[in-house]
Amino acid sequence: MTGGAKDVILLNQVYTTYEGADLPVIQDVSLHIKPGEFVVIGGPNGAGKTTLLETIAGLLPVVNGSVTVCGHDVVSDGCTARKKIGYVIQNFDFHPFTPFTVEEVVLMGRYGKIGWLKRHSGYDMEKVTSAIDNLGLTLIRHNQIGKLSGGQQQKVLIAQNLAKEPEVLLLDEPFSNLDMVTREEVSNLLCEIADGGIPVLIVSHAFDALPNRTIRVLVMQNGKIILNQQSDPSKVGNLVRTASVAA
Ligand SMILES: Nc1ncnc2c1ncn2[C@@H]1O[C@H](COP(=O)(O)OP(=O)(O)OP(=O)(O)O)[C@@H](O)[C@H]1O
Repeated sequence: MTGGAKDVILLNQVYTTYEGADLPVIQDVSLHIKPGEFVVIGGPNGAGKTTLLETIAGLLPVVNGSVTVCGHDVVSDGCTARKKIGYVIQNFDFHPFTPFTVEEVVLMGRYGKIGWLKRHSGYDMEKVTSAIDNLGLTLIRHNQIGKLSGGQQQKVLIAQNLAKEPEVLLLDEPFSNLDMVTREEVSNLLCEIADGGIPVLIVSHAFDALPNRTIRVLVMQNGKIILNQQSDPSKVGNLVRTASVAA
């Protein structure tokens, strides 16, 4: 979207693997993502979509190639890179007696900025409150996380990553547990974030929940990107289906 802007996410012929796996799951993936891009990663189950997000988040061994986020290599400079990345995971399961409130879990998003032993500031709490309000969690702010529904917990994790003030936002199936109204609200929120210049990458099968703006579509198959193009949101589902069937 921004002509000569620098790539915020840069993957160069990347292969990544899981501990103990025989072959790399991600194979020969190159990718350039600029500020403000809204990226949807689609493709069949097992294609490597989550693995690609984990690769960008610096959570997997890079066997070959390089992954850079905001100019920081996620392997050699992983600590710095990860502070700039918000990552909302797909599978989470809070035990009913997890001893943290919504507010405390969202505040954890600030830990990288305030450091573990320092006290949080008024600014940190402003960011926490704003994220809580934006996700419609105000009334359950002091509730225990483990006693919330799956959809409410998902919103708390999104709020935690917004409070982090990331420079890159990755979300794995962000709409999967959400009702129709909340889907639209979260979709609009993600659109605003991307419009503000932060690239947003989502893995999703819910193509009807996409915001009304230009989308970059990545389709994955067997650990490779088999389609990478810009699209109108209404055409994303068809593009993913067609590319997956043709592969
Ligand atoms: N922890 C792991 N250890 C070893 N292999 C794994 C691990 N997690 C995933 N895989 C393998 O990596 C491949 C890609 O998995 P991944 O979860 O990235 O797929 P996906 O496209 O996100 O699928 P889905 O749409 O079902 O969520 C699969 O073959 C899977 O079996």
